[in-house]
Amino acid sequence: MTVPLLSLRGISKSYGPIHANQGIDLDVAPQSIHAILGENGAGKSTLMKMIYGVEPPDSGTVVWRGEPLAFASPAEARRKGIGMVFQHFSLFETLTVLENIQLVVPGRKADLMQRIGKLGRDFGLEVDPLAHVHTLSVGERQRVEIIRCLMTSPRLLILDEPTSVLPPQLIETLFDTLRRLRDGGVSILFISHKLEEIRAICDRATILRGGRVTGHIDPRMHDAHDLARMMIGRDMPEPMPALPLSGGEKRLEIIGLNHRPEDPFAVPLSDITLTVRSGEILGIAGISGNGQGELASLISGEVQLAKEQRDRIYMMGQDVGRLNAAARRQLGFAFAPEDRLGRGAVPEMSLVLNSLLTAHPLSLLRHGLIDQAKATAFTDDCIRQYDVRTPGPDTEAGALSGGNLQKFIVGREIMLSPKLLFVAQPTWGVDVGAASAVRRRLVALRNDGMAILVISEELEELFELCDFIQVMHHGTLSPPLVTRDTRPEEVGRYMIGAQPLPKKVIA
Ligand SMILES: Nc1ncnc2c1ncn2[C@@H]1O[C@H](COP(=O)(O)OP(=O)(O)OP(=O)(O)O)[C@@H](O)[C@H]1O
Repeated sequence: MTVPLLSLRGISKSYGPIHANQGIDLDVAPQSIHAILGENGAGKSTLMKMIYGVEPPDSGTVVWRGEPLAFASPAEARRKGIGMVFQHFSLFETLTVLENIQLVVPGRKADLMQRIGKLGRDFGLEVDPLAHVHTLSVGERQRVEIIRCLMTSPRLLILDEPTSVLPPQLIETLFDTLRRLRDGGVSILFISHKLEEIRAICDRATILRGGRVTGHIDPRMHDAHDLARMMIGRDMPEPMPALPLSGGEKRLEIIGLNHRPEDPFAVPLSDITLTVRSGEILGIAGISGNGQGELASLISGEVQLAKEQRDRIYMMGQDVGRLNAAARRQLGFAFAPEDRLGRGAVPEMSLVLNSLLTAHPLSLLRHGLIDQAKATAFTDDCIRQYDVRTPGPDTEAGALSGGNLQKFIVGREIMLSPKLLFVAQPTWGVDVGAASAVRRRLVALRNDGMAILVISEELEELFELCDFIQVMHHGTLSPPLVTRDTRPEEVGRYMIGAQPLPKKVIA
């Protein structure tokens, strides 16, 4: 092999008793797109954070372009030519693209504008530098993040799950950009749980399991099943077959809902109509930022309808538009929000206390005090059933890897045995093995008569799970599409608004 751009030897990092990375050896070749694969908690983010200087390793050495390198800080990493685009965007919504870039890249306005334009043309990343970020789509925001990174002229670009926020059409565009970057001399470290994507774009892959490297491979030489087996150490289970629909009772009904949120940057909702029956899974597809968050808050009860808006949202046959979240839960509603660290869990609290947040009605309290034994038993059960990798129920939620916390929150809500379950992004950041286990569980619950509403940006997931799909675009919902009679491209067209939607007027 040619001299590697980056060479790691014996990198280790522990958090207390957890060995997040152990003796990692990794060579990144010049002009390569190199995947880092592994289950949730395998240590991928920890390794990337060390390369980018966010966290120091406990031991090990690194050689960067032939010279020893100390992992100092992200600013130092950027100076040396290492850039990173995090999974969650870090742009200020009220500033323009140019102003966001100026925060990281010094230079005169005119020069920066010119460079933004040139990078846009060279790499297919066109974006208006004077546009305010809140007016941009998710795909455009990601372009801004990548441009900002490229303005520091990196030789190595780290992308943490870059495709999780993009619709299928834009993933192809991103891949074209990455190939152009590689051909122009940049190497890319690419974290993803989507194995087909890794096969399509990466020329090398390193597999991590339990904090150790278990293999360096060429992903193009293996099929997705092979990759999954190497990652999780066993075969993937088959999807759970859905029993024929029985057309049960209505558990959630939304009728002609219009809503203009107070937040000026939020998306107004227009004429939203949907029904979820017992024994059915309805999926809401769409690129995030098209009103899904606003709809989720209205369904969960975090936002209540205005006084005059009655007869719009029904749960279990009751008008709940003006009931708060707790009152809706009492009717048999459970909700796993997308924002797992903000609203799904309190990071500084133990998993036991996080269980109590929503599971306290399952007699986990006695005379107003926590029944420690029962709360711990519930949490243990959730950890076991949902394969949450953690030292135990007293661990702080914030110390779990992203995917493991997600499994915990979804598991906790399912264990409430609700009549109506609403899950936003059920397997976001969850590895393929665990994601298939969560989906099997959801279909089994549907077969047992639960009504389930799922919001997901992953079309494949919706096609595996749902009986019906409705697509959200600019605050409106498409009519329900019967999943088995629908092709992904049709949904994709609704997602980007290419298919004319019926004309709808905001009241
Ligand atoms: N700040 C922290 N404190 C304690 N433990 C941590 C911390 N950060 C990570 N860990 C632990 O280190 C291990 C590796 O976590 P890491 O986030 O690197 O995994 P990952 O492969 O990126 O997972 P995912 O795919 O879920 O994002 C996990 O067991 C995690 O709980």
